Amino acid sequence: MAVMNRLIQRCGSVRNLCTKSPETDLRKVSSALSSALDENSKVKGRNVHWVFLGCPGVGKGTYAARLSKLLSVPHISTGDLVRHELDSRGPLSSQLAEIVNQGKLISDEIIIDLLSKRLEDAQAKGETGFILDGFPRTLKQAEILEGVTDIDLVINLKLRVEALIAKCLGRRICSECRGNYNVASIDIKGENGSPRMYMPPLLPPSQCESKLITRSDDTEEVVKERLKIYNELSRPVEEYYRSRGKLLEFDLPGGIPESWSKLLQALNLDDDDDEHKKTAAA
Ligand SMILES: Nc1ncnc2c1ncn2[C@@H]1O[C@H](COP(=O)(O)OP(=O)(O)O)[C@@H](O)[C@H]1O
Repeated sequence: MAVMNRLIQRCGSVRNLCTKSPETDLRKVSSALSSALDENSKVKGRNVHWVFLGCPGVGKGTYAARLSKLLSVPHISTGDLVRHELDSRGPLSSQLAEIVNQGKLISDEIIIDLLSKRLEDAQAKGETGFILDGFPRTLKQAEILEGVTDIDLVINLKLRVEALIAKCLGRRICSECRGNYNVASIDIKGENGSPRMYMPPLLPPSQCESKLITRSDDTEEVVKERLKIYNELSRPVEEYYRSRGKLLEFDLPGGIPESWSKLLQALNLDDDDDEHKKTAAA
């Protein structure tokens, strides 16, 4: 209960920063987040509590999913939670669709509500630990998360902006299996000391080729808006964790095989997953 009370006090201070949201009272969703995390945090020798930060299209989901498999902890992507809500055609979906398609952020209250429900599911499945992908994305979210659990490590993935835009525009999803692919072949020559950046396409298997769709927020105009919003609202989250000594900055050196092995080195991890070894050798 101590965590809960601490959280409610914190909400008092955090609430001063926030306008009361018509959708849901921040206090309510924050206490839901607290109880959803409570059990998770108590487990002795618990699994990792990691966060992935990074601009749109940098590859948070790709590397978070691989680490989730390697470490056997749930990969929780708030972007996926939002898209699941959109697909459910629920009461929120039209309001959320409008926000997402403009490249703007969903309100903290709604995101925390979606996240709490997903964490409760994880608890019910006996999962412990988590790798958060795309949360926190504002200072308020970071403060609330800090108030309800310990974050062990924040991995901040970085990539040159021209590569980010090309990756978002090249991103494709199989409408059947939901697999993520990328048709862009990115080859940016080195300049001012930065090395050449080559990222080959990540092409789908033949059975997916005719089913590829593009995310509605992956148009050039919306991608640029998402990058602008990231710089305004999420850069401070990087500093929040940097000042707490929890931020691991990771510049992606190239495509998945090269970046995956370098990321494992940076995390002092081994990957004995043959599937990954095959792609790493590719
Ligand atoms: N933590 C969050 N806070 C607010 N909105 C979010 C959050 N996470 C995801 N979203 C919404 O979902 C959209 C897609 O998120 P995501 O798939 O993580 O995209 P990106 O590639 O921009 O990181 C975001 O543009 C935003 O509208």
